Amino acid sequence: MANAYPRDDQPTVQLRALSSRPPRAGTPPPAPREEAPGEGTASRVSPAAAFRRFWPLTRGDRGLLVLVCGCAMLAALAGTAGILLFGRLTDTALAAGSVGAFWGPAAAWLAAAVLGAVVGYAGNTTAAWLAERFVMRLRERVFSHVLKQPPHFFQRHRHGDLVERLTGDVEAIEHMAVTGVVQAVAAVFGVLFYGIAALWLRWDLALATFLLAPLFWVAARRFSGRLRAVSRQERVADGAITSVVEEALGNVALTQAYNRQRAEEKRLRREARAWMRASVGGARMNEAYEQLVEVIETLCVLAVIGLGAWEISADRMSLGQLLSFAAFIGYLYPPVRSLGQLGLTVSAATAGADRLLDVLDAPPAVTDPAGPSCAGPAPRRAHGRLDVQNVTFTYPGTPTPALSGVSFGARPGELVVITGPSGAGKSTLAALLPRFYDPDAGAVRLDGTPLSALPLAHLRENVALLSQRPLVLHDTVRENIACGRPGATDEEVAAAARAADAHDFVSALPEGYDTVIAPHTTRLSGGQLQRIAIARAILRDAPVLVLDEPTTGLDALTAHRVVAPLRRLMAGRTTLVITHDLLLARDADQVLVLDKGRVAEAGTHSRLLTGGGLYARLWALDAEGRRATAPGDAVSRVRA
Ligand SMILES: Nc1ncnc2c1ncn2[C@@H]1O[C@H](COP(=O)(O)OP(=O)(O)OP(=O)(O)O)[C@@H](O)[C@H]1O
Repeated sequence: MANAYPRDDQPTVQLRALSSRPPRAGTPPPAPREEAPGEGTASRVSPAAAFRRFWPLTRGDRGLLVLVCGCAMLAALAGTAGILLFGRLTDTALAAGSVGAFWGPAAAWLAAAVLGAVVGYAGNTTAAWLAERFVMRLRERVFSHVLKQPPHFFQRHRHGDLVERLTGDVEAIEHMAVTGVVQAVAAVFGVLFYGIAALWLRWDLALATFLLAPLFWVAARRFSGRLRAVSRQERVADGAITSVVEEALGNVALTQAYNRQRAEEKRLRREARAWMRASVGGARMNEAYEQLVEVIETLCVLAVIGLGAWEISADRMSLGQLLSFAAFIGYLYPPVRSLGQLGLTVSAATAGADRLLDVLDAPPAVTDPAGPSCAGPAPRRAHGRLDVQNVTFTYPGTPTPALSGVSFGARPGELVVITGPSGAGKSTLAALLPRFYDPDAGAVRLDGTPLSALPLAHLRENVALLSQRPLVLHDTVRENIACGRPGATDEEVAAAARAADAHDFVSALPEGYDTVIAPHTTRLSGGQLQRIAIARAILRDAPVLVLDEPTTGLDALTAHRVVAPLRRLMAGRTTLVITHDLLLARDADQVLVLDKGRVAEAGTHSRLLTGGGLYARLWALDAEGRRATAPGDAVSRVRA
């Protein structure tokens, strides 16, 4: 969303030797994104602490930063020389009416302008490169950190808000760490050179005009707070608009099915109105500030001209001196303004830093084990023996444990069916196996080694997860399958697709395996996507498989097409199937019935059935449901 304020995206080096209008200082940079509701608005990091946290990202580029600062210095120097030469030209060539006196100062002025242009170009383009590199690095770091977050992190942060943090807040921090530094250096050199030159020309006049400088500071102070407030409101609305659009597009089928288009449009309009109000308010405030500064500048120039006229009338100053002096003052105020706004830039960036640190400091739920195990040679493929011992787990911020004292084991190649009422903790147990979470107490072991002692990459190569909603990458069908085992050949991909009963429908697509699919694609049905996910899992060839409701949400016929490939996938692997559909339980080596986070019953299907407990009741309910759908229940028929 465009910001209403003119943006100073790139650090600029002042270089024009003399222009019809003095360069203006940049307006305040965009304020950072507002905190998401409920996250609090108080800054937790000081500007210095925020700077220290992000400054290390400039490592490797600091030599270039020094070069940019050097360019800024040379540009200010060239500007100073140009103004002095302009004064000389006025006095020698113009006032005296001598063409001969024109060439010398004109050539020197041109040389200064060319030098200014060259260093300005070099400085500005390098600064732009450094700024974008910083943004790129920071964004990559935040993105990589976000990708390590546990599932509950994404439930607590709206996706739109995370997108805003990865874009707007990252840029706000860049304004402090790179652009801010370059602008500060450029402004300091500008103030120094133009100020010294003005003092050198007429120290008394210079001091008189310097007295007016605090007016800029007062104006900046008066407006900065309000500007920041409306800018923040704009960012809040910005984030909300992104979230509304993203949520509506993500749930477009639901929106249409429940005729929620109007409601969604209303939601968007509400946020867009808030954004518009803030945007217009910001534009008004910004314009008022700019115009006030213009008036102050005019006041300063008039004061100089007034004093100059008095000095010329008393023969204490030449016209050339006065014009040079006025030019210096014109050039001097923008860097003064720029320095005044630096505080604003930094405090705005600090709020962005706050939001980003909120994400960066969120600890990943799991980390690789410390020590040499990760650096050493990759451990061999696991056999697939699983031991879950007395595991207890509570989701962060929730009062009751989702799992309490859960224990069971599975030998390589065994099939364990995990069932139980809704909310019993089945999916939570599944999430512990690829280590999305670590248990608070107890241990999960693979071939006798605690999962926390295995390198994460190795563990996830050995434990394949197939969830109810298949993962779809925005890529070709081939890549969607091959990501199960990077480097797989086309033949291996096709063989996996055949085993998953996907080859025929993939081959029938207009571009076959090269057909591009995307999340929420309508090109493939739910069952077809699930078969692509099965092909991926077959290619991965992990010894442990976790299937979380793999056929839920599919109609009976589609589920039937999925069951056969699933069986091929499960063959020879330790498989944990989380399901409410108990037909598979008859084939299981072990059935685990969870209730309220505890193992209520465990054993074989027939033993549990004769026990007459929770499992028997669940089976009876399931059988009743099957009878009701018996004529069309293809899965039942296939399995029977
Ligand atoms: N991210 C989360 N944060 C907090 N609590 C959660 C989270 N995910 C699940 N829970 C809670 O943990 C408990 C177990 O949930 P889980 O999803 O494991 O149950 P389930 O047996 O898989 O249910 P279902 O069969 O409906 O999928 C529930 O009380 C649930 O509300």
